[in-house]
Amino acid sequence: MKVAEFIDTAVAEYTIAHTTPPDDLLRALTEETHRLVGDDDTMQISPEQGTLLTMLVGLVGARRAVEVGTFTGYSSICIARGMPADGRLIACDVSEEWTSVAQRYWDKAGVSDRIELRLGPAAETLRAMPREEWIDFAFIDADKAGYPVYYEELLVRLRPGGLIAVDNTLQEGEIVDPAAGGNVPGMRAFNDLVSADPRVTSILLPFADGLTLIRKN
Ligand SMILES: C[S@@+](CC[C@H](N)C(=O)[O-])C[C@H]1O[C@@H](n2cnc3c(N)ncnc32)[C@H](O)[C@@H]1O
Repeated sequence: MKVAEFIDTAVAEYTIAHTTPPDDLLRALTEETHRLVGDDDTMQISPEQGTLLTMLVGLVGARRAVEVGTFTGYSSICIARGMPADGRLIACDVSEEWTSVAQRYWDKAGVSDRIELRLGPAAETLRAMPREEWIDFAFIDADKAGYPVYYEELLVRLRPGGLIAVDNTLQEGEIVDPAAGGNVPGMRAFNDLVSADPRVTSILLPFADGLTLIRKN
């Protein structure tokens, strides 16, 4: 069980034990991902995040969604499952190897017809999309340096009332450590940008590794 270390472990485990768990298919994907990448499997979202994504997509009534950072497919399956049969998810990633696993699991989950994979740097993929307000739901979970660009390119295409969910916004709690390096200063600037943006209403949830929900006004 993966729990964020900055949240009291017993409390985190309790919340997970009282959240709808993943099904056998998602469990099998987690196991295969671990066999493939070892400890890098922490790139995969946690099961409780998956449950939340499916719920959010349904609550927004999303039929058009975009994901930035697909990896082996866990979050894309959770997003696709929240949409109706005619829903469409565009999944962006740079890795042919990892997304080939995703594609196999999309087939097993019966959601292949709802998901279109676009391989290539996500900034270019997003910029090539129609610059109209057509997206209902988006999930950002890729290279952290790209977050400000992904946010801006998605927000201009998001319909009012649409939702962007952004992962890893607490950086394992290091976000409040002024001495922290790596991705932390950039993530802090991103969080400042979002929370001061008058175009949106946002909330940074102390959940998993920090999940920010951003609704377009
Ligand atoms: C944290 S993982 C995504 C995990 C995924 N959401 C899941 O639930 O398993 C980040 C992914 O972003 C991809 N990535 C990194 N840089 C990228 C870029 N510039 N454009 C698109 N994808 C990128 C990586 O190949 C990797 O698969």
